[in-house]
Amino acid sequence: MFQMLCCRASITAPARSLSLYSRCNNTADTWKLSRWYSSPGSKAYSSSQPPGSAVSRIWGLTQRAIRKSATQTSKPQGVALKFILGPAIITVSARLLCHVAHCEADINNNTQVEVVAKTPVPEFKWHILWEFVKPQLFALVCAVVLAFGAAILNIEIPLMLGDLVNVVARYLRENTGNYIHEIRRPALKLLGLYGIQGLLTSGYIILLSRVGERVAADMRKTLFASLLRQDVAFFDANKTGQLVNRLTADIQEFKSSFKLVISQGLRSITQTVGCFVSLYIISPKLTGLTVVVLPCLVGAGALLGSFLRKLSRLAQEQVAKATGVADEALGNVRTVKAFAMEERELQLYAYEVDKSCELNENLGAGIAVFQGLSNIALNCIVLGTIFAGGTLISNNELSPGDLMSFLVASQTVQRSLASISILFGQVVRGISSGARVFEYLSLQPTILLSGGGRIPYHSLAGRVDFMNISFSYPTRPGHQILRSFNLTLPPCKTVAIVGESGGGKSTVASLLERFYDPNSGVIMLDGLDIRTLDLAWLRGQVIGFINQEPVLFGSSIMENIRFGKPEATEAEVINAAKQANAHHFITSFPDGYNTVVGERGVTLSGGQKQRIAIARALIKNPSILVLDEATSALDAESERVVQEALDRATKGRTVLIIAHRLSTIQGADLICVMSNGRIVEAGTHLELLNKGGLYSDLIRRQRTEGQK
Ligand SMILES: Nc1ncnc2c1ncn2[C@@H]1O[C@H](COP(=O)(O)OP(=O)(O)OP(=O)(O)O)[C@@H](O)[C@H]1O
Repeated sequence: MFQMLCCRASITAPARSLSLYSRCNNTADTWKLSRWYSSPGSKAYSSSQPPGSAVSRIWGLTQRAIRKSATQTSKPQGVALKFILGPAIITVSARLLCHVAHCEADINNNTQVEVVAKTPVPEFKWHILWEFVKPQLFALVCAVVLAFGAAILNIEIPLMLGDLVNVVARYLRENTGNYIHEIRRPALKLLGLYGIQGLLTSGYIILLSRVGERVAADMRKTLFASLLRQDVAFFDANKTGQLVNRLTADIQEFKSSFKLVISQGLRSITQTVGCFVSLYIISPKLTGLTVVVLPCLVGAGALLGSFLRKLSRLAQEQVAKATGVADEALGNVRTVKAFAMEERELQLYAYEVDKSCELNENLGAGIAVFQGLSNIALNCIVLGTIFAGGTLISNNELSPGDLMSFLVASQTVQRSLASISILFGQVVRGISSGARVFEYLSLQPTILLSGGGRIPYHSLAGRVDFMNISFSYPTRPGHQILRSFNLTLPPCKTVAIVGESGGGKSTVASLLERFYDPNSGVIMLDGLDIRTLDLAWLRGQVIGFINQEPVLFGSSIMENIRFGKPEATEAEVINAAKQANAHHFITSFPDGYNTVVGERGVTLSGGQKQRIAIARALIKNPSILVLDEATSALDAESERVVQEALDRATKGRTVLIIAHRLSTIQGADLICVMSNGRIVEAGTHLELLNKGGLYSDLIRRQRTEGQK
């Protein structure tokens, strides 16, 4: 799959030499590739190009044009074909192919066309939506009934208005009876209807917003839980920003569409149908006229509206791009300042902001034209209706009240039709946002955090055996990191792994934590395959992990240490901090353990962060401690204090040290040297030095580097 993704079929038609090349060998492969990707789950892979399909004809034409242009370069028509027609045909045909086969075409100025298969579009799963809607079903049905009622009244109101106008007209014509008495009944009826409609509208809006918010909140919680459940490999393959976007923007978009479809969709359809019936009852002739004019205007409005929506989306994307630049610069402000790149970042931001400003100005102009034109069109309709209606009144075919009813009802139809066209775009956007959210909701991790795994009843000795492990990362399946890797960590002993950078040392620690499972081989804890053990127990209570760059949360020191054991008492936290050499500096802060450490612990020094991380690992009293280059990022003084804490922390535990600086692991019970994904040397510091192999090479190299 990964190889397929990298596969690109290209047609190159640069101005000077028109040539065809394809890394996928031929156009049929391009077709196959695109079909393969356009089908969800890649199941519907078609093995041959459909005979006589539009795509095959387009490509046939393209290839003929290319062949001709290559052979007829000396003739004028050949030159035209080569420089003008050829590239034009290629551009158009590539666009057509991409449209048919759901691909993306990237066509640059040299008419170089890259046809890249789109990643599969996630499917909208109605049964998942049903699960979220089910608990809100009663409120939803009530909202639908109220919305339907309000829409029905909207049909009735124009007719009542007509009645009222007829009463007034009759009074003016006949000038008999009491005006107030005549008008009171229809006016009160109309007022009553307005009141009921107002109540119904408020009722369904309140209910719908409640349903929408609860569905969205449930979705957010379920999606977040689903994301947290995923394997580490999932996060290797997906960008955090994208995932956060699904939690925020996609759910927001889905919620808006959901509410809009139910409120406006229902109302607009009911009103359009109902008002058309009323229009027909009032005057079939005038209705005939409306049926001809109205759809044309609404169609033109919808076209212009869709253009404006596209422009608005582009403008929004541009704003997001500008925000992204600012976000990155502010998030990495120390690096920006360290490299004195403020001016460059400012230019980058200004460039994106100017583009967004230009797009928004165009959008503003477009909206102004749209509103101006629609005002003119709507007023022309009113004028036309009054003109045609007046003629009918003069022929006694229509009363003034009927004309009034007709005007109001036709305005309602216009508004409803316009909102249906807007709604259509919103439905498409809502469905694709929902599909993106649901895609991750139904994703099952391969490594389950809890359930089914057992917790050994005996106390752990802490022996770990890596047996014949082979492993490659899921994102790079072709690149094997560990090959028949064997290692034993005896109980309560310290084992260090050393080796070249990128050799796979940290990978060993990741496998022990079960961030990934090996492709083959077994990891045993006290003789039990760790895949059979409860993962939450293994990570939460058995293994303590301290790495090179500890990440703290933006809360207080107390809460950060408690992250290792949420139920820990204050005394336990202080005890862990003392063991980690952290108590002294924590109490020197005015707020002590309640000091808030800032985003990712930015208000603390590297050594202080590391000691809090050690306290966080120690508070759970783990049987096994993994130190992944825990002191390599510290200066000499911080390293001394942290090392002291670590020496204390490692007593009575099985310890795996992933080491970069060899000076820190000379006291280890066993030192293993890794090369090519396996252990090639093992022994104590002195044994390995005397052996004069890879370890002594590494020591020599580090000493030479240290002297430079
Ligand atoms: N999440 C990942 N996805 C894909 N490849 C990875 C991932 N993490 C590490 N690698 C690759 O695996 C190899 C081993 O990485 P690892 O971090 O285990 O090496 P290391 O020996 O600990 O290196 P260092 O001493 O520099 O920290 C490297 O080639 C690295 O690029």
